[in-house]
Amino acid sequence: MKLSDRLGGHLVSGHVDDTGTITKISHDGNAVVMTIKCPHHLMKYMADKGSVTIDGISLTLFEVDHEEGTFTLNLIPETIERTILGNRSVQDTVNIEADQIIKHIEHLLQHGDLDMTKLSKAGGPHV
Ligand SMILES: Cc1nc2c(=O)[nH]c(=O)nc-2n(C[C@H](O)[C@H](O)[C@H](O)CO)c1C
Repeated sequence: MKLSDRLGGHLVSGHVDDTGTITKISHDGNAVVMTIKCPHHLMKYMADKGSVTIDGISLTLFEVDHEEGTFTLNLIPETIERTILGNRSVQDTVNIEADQIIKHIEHLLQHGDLDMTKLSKAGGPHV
């Protein structure tokens, strides 16, 4: 793959941050809707329609419930057929890798020279 190629997902490092537990599996047409209980320390990285890696598979966070500490995934037939997620059951443990970009931004905010107040004044995101 070349850097100029179109990405069909997000950047995955393969480093597992922690594990979660599947709490619910239901069906919506030909999609499988899977809810995962996520460790508290990783929930801050979970954003609605953002990215997450489960068992090494690049996925979109369909819904995030910060009060419950869960997120929901919508699995398409290709993912169900071609990956291990198609064989998973309720109570199974899955590997979670949070989105690298959010973790890098957090690191820069804590240890780097990224100042959200300056960014906001320059017309960037409002804080
Ligand atoms: C970003 C993304 N999101 C989803 C998703 O929310 N649900 C899903 O089922 N599949 C997604 N995919 C595609 C999977 O990564 C892909 O189907 C598997 O890696 C198998 O090729 C991708 C790439």
